[in-house]
Amino acid sequence: MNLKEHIRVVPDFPQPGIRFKDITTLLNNGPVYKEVIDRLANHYRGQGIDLVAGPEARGFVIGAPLAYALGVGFVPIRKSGKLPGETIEAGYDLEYGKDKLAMHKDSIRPGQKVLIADDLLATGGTISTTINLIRQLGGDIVGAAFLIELTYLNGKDKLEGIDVLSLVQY
Ligand SMILES: O=P(O)(O)OC[C@H]1O[C@H](OP(=O)(O)OP(=O)(O)O)[C@H](O)[C@@H]1O
Ligand SMILES: Nc1ncnc2[nH]cnc12
Repeated sequence: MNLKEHIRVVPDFPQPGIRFKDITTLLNNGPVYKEVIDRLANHYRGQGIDLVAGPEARGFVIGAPLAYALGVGFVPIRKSGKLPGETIEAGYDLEYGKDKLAMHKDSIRPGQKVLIADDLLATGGTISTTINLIRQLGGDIVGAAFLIELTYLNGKDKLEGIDVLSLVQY
């Protein structure tokens, strides 16, 4: 199955010069969405993963079904101001803007093996912030899994020492 055929590329969104990789067209197709989650789950099954963590919002769309497929818990990493409990927070830059992410302090226990999941790796800002937060809580990061990697933005360089898997590259 060629996953790229199911991803819509939208020029100049959300700002001029950005070629936006729209995964809603892929999510709309049940067998293709299932194939994405199955491929990721097959890669990580048997690695002793305790939790999958994914950043809001598109990280939930990949991370939560992946956690379900692996039979482990899911940790939502949310944009600042959304979580009701005690949080740790960190700011970061994106391909098109700035944001701040937060996690509940009690969402990961020290030593737990955590897999990070998101739809797309671009500059790596979101995931390096996610790594930073998980490490502050003592989580042991097993790897980072993406549907898409924009290799021309060299996000992997920011994720030194982390095992990165992506199913589709641009
Ligand atoms: O590697 P980076 O340069 O950090 O970019 C990748 C991130 O950008 C997008 O999320 P966005 O912040 O647009 O939020 P959304 O998931 O709520 O659409 C995407 O889902 C990744 O999380
Ligand atoms: N080009 C892009 N397409 C979709 N999501 C993104 N997040 C950061 N850059 C992106």
